[in-house]
Amino acid sequence: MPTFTKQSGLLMIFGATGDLAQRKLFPSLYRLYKKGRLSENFACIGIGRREWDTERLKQHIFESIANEQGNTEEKQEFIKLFYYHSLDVSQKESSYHELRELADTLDSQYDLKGNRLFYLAMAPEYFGSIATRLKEDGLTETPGYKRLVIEKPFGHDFESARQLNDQLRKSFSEDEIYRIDHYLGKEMVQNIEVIRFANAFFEPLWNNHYIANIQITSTETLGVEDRGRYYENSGALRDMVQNHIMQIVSLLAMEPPIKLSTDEIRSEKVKVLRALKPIKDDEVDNYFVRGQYGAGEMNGELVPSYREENMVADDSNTETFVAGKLLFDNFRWAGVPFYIRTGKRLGEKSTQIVVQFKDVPMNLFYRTEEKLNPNLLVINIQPEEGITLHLNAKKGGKTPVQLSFLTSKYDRFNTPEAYERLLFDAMRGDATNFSHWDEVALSWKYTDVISRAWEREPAANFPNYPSGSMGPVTADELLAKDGFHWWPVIQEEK
Ligand SMILES: NC(=O)C1=CN([C@@H]2O[C@H](COP(=O)(O)OP(=O)(O)OC[C@H]3O[C@@H](n4cnc5c(N)ncnc54)[C@H](OP(=O)(O)O)[C@@H]3O)[C@@H](O)[C@H]2O)C=CC1
Ligand SMILES: O=C1O[C@H](COP(=O)(O)O)[C@@H](O)[C@H](O)[C@H]1O
Repeated sequence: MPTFTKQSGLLMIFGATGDLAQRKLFPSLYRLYKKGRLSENFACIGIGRREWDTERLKQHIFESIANEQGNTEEKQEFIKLFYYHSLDVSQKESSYHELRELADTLDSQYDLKGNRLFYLAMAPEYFGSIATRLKEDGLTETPGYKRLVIEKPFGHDFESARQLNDQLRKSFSEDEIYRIDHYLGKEMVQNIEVIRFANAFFEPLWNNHYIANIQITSTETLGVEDRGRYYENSGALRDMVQNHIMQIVSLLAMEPPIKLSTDEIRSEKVKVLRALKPIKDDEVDNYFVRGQYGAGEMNGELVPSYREENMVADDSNTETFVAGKLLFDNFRWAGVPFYIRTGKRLGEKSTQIVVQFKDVPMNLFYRTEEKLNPNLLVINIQPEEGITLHLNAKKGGKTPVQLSFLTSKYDRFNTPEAYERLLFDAMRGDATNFSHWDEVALSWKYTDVISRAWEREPAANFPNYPSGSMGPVTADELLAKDGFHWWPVIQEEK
């Protein structure tokens, strides 16, 4: 049973010299340390290709936590927990046995009881081979727990994901594999279940009798930055929809679990993903639209088009924007569209869910010429966190009114970051907020149909939205043909 007590064990971060470790993992570990969540029986080995030593890694970690709260003494104490091991995982003869020796030494030194968490913050092509070598070279032969945390992307499509999974499963059981989806560590994503299942006035309405549509929008202002090589091979569908957005969809659409255990929650998510109405090869254009950013103006500065970015082809067919309509073939959701959209270089950085309720019969008010505003439940995931209810009420003759609960900047400062939560969960053995293989598989199967159609037929009109806009007009048309429109991501207080 997972606990909130101080965690012990050996964390091994493969890719400790990389960007993710520097920006997310070390600061998150430091926060856990500051909160007293790491016991004195905890140590970490950072693994990278470059020939650093432990002192060099400590200096690197010290720099990566420079902006975190705390005094120098505390930070110096924290970095004492780290050790470095240089290892080129692409080389067959690499020194895994030396890594094992270091692990065994630290195990005795810190009394770690053989508990090991392997975190692969590496390029995905190495995930499978590292897992294999960990077993072959005896690092997983340990009296304590052994767990594997895997970064994204988990495969490129269903087939490659299946092959990767098969390879991992030779060294780790499904229960020992923690597939990271950092959206599942976000405060308000974790709150979806609470909002749905702990409020008497939402759950009875949470179905096709009362809900007209649900919109999930995740927009970014940044472009592809220095990730052109990765993104060219991915695109917004694989980068954001297959994982983060499908996870949000499943949390919104799943049935209440019979209890709040990892297995029961995951099982409901899997069940609802199985109920997704499959899209036929020749229907993709009816349900999904794609876009690619052109040059434009962001915050008063001119920014280049996607095709002008580093490591991006001049005639790239990669989508930087996706909008889609998902339907479920089940009793609860038949006929209710779940609209999703995500993209880079859009006008706002925001992730938001809007649940639009059906209208009440207008004749009740004998004012059929007037339009009532639909009731909306807005779940703000970022940058603000909280919920807003849009209601029709008399407020000095003005309607709608909004009831909001949004966390202030001060509250957010104390809210753990996604990676902090997920690291802690992995250490204490709680896999609820990690993706089960069945979820990953169903999600790939759904998006594979779309990516295959888009690869078969390159987009003739790319780039089709200027940077700083809210995407191509086809995204608006997708909803307009159903009589809906996107609700703006910034909700002005009326
Ligand atoms: N950066 C981010 O914000 C995010 C990253 N991710 C995922 O995290 C993973 C890591 O990404 P990121 O940190 O950005 O990548 P980086 O390219 O910044 O870092 C890669 C790391 O892998 C190490 N490495 C590369 N090749 C080898 C090798 N042959 N042997 C041993 N070590 C090697 C590098 O070591 P060295 O530098 O010493 O060569 C470095 O520590 C990826 O799967 C990515 O998709 C997911 C979400 C966000
Ligand atoms: O996984 C990814 O997510 C980020 C967006 O994450 P957020 O927490 O800032 O919303 C995205 O920029 C990146 O392309 C993708 O790989």
